[in-house]
Amino acid sequence: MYFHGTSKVNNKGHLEIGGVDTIELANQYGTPLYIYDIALFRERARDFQKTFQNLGVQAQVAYASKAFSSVAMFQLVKEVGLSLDVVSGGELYTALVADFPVERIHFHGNNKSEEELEMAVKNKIGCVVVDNFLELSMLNEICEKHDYMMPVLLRVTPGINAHTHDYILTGQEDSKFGFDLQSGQAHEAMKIAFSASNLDLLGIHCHIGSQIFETTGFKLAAGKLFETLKDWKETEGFEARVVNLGGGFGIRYTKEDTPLPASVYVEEIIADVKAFVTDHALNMPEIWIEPGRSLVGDAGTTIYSVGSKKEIPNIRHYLAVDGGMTDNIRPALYQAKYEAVLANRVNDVADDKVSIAGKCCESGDMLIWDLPLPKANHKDYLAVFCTGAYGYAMANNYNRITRPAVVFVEDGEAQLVIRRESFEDLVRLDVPYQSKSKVTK
Ligand SMILES: Cc1ncc(COP(=O)(O)O)c(C=O)c1O
Ligand SMILES: N[C@@H](CCCC[NH3+])C(=O)O
Repeated sequence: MYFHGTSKVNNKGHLEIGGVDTIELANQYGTPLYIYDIALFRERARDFQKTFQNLGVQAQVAYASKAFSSVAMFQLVKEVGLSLDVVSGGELYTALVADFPVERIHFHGNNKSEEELEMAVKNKIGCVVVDNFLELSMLNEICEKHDYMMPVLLRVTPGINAHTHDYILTGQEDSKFGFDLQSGQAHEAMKIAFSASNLDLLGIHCHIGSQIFETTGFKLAAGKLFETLKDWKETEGFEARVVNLGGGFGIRYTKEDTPLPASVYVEEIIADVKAFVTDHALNMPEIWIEPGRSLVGDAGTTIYSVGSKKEIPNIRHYLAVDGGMTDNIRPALYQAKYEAVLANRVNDVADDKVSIAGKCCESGDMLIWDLPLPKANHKDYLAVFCTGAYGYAMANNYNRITRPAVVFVEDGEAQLVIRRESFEDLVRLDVPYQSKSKVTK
């Protein structure tokens, strides 16, 4: 059994996180319930920040808020001194509500709307990561209108195939994101941005994918970016002040996953960068990265109540929980794997093998296949580990199932940071139908 961060078994045999009994939390806040181990998040953030400091490299570590965002989360991100990567007006709005320092907000997205760009400009955010030609011209126009000079990075696709699931690959040539390096698109974009009246071109960005366990892909990508910058310096006289290498550092969901410590990812990439910069007499730019999963992924645990069972002799034992693809769509979307324990009987012997089903009307709504677990019954609690990234963030209301609550735990105390959605919340945006039918009953 592998415990992340402050998770452990207490003397009642219950799973405890951050010094708080998860069964007490389940009783107080209901299930499903997401619990975040804040000490672990702080440690993960510090690991990245410290590594850059130790290497003497000017850097910004931006939390990729798509992994999990809420007002409280953004307040925490601000407190620990990270920057923030947002990808929509909604994430930007949440950051503003959380009073996040605007100069540390970076705005991503492959199809930002005029309204979103206007919002970024009006709020004078730190950087827009420009993804395409339409955005280049729209953003410059909006900046002209507001008499504002916007710092920008250009997102490029370096043509790297990282070793991960196809759906979370983003740096390959055939991608919807960014300017293609190979065909000269990126060079063209650079010339436009460099000469634009109201864009301050800081440099270049790439993100090669997610849940990556080795440094080869990152190093190859960094190499391509710096080759490009060398070329841009020689041909256009442009020298980058910032290079953003994206996120994508892997985490341990199950024993099959073998992530590297944050320090190793960063040290190995920076060693290459420093060598390149020295060899080609470039100025060392500020390095930005934007991890999401590796900051919050293993800090999150979901607690479910066990419900019905279906035992098919010689075939499979199904155990259903009170959530599923509505609070964790990753198994259905990416065949993602998780580990889990019975939160109220952690020490019991795992003498059964069960497949954990969700409660949606959908055969694909399965959370875990063939999980060794003690014989479980209605009213036991299941804890699924490592649900902190892309869990709540991708939660949905399929079957009109309400989204769970979120609590932060630290030093023996729990804090509700997102309330459980109610049935009233579900119908709040609905507008009653005005019948046009002439037939009355
Ligand atoms: C541009 C960009 N940056 C950062 C991230 C964060 O990735 P991860 O959560 O894998 O660190 C993503 C998502 O994959 C992304 O698309
Ligand atoms: N949502 C994905 C990763 C998102 C990638 C964003 N570019 C996951 O759960 O793994």
